[in-house]
Amino acid sequence: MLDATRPDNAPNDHPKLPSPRVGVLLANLGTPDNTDYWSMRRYLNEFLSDQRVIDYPRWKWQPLLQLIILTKRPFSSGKAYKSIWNEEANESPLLTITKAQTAKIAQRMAEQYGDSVKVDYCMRYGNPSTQSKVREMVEAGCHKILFFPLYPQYAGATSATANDQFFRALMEEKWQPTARVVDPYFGHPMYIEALAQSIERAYATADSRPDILVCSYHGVPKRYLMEGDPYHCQCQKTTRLLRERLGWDESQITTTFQSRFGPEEWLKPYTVEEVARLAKEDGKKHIAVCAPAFSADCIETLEEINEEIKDSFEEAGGEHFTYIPCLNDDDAHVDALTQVIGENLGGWVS
Ligand SMILES: C=CC1=C(C)c2cc3[nH]c(cc4nc(cc5[nH]c(cc1n2)c(C)c5CCC(=O)O)C(CCC(=O)O)=C4C)c(C)c3C=C
Ligand SMILES: [Fe+2]
Ligand SMILES: [Fe+2]
Repeated sequence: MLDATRPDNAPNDHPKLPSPRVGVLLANLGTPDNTDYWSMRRYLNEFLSDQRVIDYPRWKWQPLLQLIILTKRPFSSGKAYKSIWNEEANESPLLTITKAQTAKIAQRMAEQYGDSVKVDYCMRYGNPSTQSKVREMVEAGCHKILFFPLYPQYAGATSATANDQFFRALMEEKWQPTARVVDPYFGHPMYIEALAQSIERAYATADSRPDILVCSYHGVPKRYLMEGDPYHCQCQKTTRLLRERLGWDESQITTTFQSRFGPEEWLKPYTVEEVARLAKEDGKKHIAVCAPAFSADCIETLEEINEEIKDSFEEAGGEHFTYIPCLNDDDAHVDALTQVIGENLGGWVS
């Protein structure tokens, strides 16, 4: 609170107030603090206890989660995280990339608006928590906060639960800031353009042209779609917009869903099965895979796609697997996110 002052005519014991600013709070899913059993267990417990993610009644789900899943999964997930861990910074790639995205967006915003806008990031699960970052923003004088869940497509299990956590944090504030949340941005031309450019770049440098591009989205239980979650439709639409921008026909690109968890049916086709089918039945020798639902590379892309799904393709006779990284802190992605922020700040900044 370096620039804090007392309001005019205020008595000496009146609290000092920082000059008013606008906060832009980017939010991603979250990640464990480390790969050991207890770090993994804490993270998975918070994540998998969220009823927006797994909506079974608590009395049924919690015993299963606490007594069975959380005794085993922290070991297997910890091992998977260890294989992709950023050892130098001692943090997960998702955290490293989120920091880089935030720094670049903050720089763009500073160039445009000086220090009247404060940009920061938070996580839905783990650290830094949404509540701690809302607190910091309020202390820094942010009377208005734009909350931006970094998921291009809306899902109850991602965007909605991030928003829930943001609103919960606002409940704690004496002087509650005015709040806005950013809409899903899967249809934004600059996001589609950034995706298209990343694919064109990968195709231009590949040894041979891939036979097909697999757009692999994180899955959700099929029941969520039947109960009204628009995620499936927004994923299908993302692939269509990307195909139209690339000028391709439908045989060159396909939509799949990954990361199935538990016994229920999830959105289909499952990536791990579809890449094997493409190799075996359709004779595709070279496939490219991208992950448009992820704004940053993470365990689900670096480990699941680039190891497990790649193995499934190769075991089925596929020869060449090209993984196209997420948009991460690519300039075109940062341009798109900055544009989306600018469009949502209307009337708040000049
Ligand atoms: C169990 C149900 C899950 C649902 C539903 C789900 C939806 C969902 N998740 C993402 C994005 C990410 N998920 C990530 C990891 C992850 N996801 C689940 C489970 C569900 N996700 C688990 C158990 C895990 C942890 C990893 C593991 O133990 O296997 C991540 C990566 C986080 C990281 O630190 O790298 C992201 C990102 C979306 C977009 C989504 C639905 C639309
Ligand atoms: Fe997930
Ligand atoms: Fe749909």
